[in-house]
Amino acid sequence: MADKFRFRLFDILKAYYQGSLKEDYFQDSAEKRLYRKIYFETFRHLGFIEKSLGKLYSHAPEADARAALALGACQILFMNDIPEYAAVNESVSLVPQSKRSFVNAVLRNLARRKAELMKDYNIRQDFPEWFVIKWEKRLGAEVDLFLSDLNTKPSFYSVDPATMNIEKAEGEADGYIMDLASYSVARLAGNIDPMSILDCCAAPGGKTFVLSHTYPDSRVFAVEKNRKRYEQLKAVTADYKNVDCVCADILELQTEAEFDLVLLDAPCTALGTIKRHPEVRWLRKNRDIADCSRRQKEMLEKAAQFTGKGSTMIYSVCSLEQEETTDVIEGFLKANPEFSLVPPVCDDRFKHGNYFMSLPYKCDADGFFAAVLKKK
Ligand SMILES: C[S@@+](CC[C@H](N)C(=O)[O-])C[C@H]1O[C@@H](n2cnc3c(N)ncnc32)[C@H](O)[C@@H]1O
Repeated sequence: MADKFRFRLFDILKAYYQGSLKEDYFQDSAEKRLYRKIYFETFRHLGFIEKSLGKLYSHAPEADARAALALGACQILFMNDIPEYAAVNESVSLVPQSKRSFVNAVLRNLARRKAELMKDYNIRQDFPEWFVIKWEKRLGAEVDLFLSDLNTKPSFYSVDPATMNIEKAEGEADGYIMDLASYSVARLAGNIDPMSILDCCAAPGGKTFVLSHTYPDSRVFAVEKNRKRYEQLKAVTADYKNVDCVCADILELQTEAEFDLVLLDAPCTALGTIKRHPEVRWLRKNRDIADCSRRQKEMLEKAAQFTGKGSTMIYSVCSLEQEETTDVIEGFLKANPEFSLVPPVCDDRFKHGNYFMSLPYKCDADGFFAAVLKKK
């Protein structure tokens, strides 16, 4: 048994119940595959798992027992290829001696009552209530399709750096692996000929890669605030001849320079990446959306200062929440009449009026929003 991964998974769940989990996930590899699968399935179904376990005890136990119960319950309820006794024994072995009989009893009871409990299963229970309510308002009856898709495997795409063609990556692929929407966002300005490009929030460098190869005659300035992520960005772009990396806070950047193309891929709730990061739905609260929205508005004002006359600015986020998307752009356009919205250059399936929007269940891509703004 790969103890290292078992305990790592247990620690992640424990941190979640202790309220200290930021973002974490298992990178794919043959070695870790089973644990990565348990990780995904647990966070996908945590709402239902919690509800089912809640029927079997009177008081929620401490974080360690809760984590062990959630991992065991996920395997019993949703992973039929794992024998129930193995799921129970593994969870029991994760907790201290004093809690073993409790974990054992609850999981055995859950296994006995599986059929009865599963009768209540509904995709909506796999998501926080506020998220379901918001999306039902937007999509009506299609909300179930949207939610079901979010609980399926994300797609990977491969970009050929020589041609910049992108195609779905099945199994091993040679090119640069990235998401289709993320790739498309960096190309929304279309066939322009920029001499200088500013990539305001660049790490880990996916869109820097696309900008640098789509516009090989331009100079790309890739800015990243976080030192660790900046180092990652530098490593990723080391071979790109036209990229300069800068470790700085874009909000504090003092320069008279104006750029022909500015990309602000702003920090956001990342709620559009739930397929890749199933835990995100449980980590975000409604108030996080408002906090992100405020910061995005401030960053967009700043990015606009670096946009030259007649130049283009792209605003993007990997979220589809109204507060982080259309609200930000509408407010910005009202305050900055020298900017106007122009149609994005992209596949028709991504077009929502003059906005770019990739709904995962319709586009086979992460949920991204973008707007292309032109300065008079
Ligand atoms: C959505 S990620 C960018 C993803 C990147 N564009 C890509 O395609 O790979 C946002 C990044 O912005 C960085 N960031 C956040 N606030 C910043 C600021 N004020 N100035 C510069 N970078 C910032 C974060 O550390 C994070 O790496």
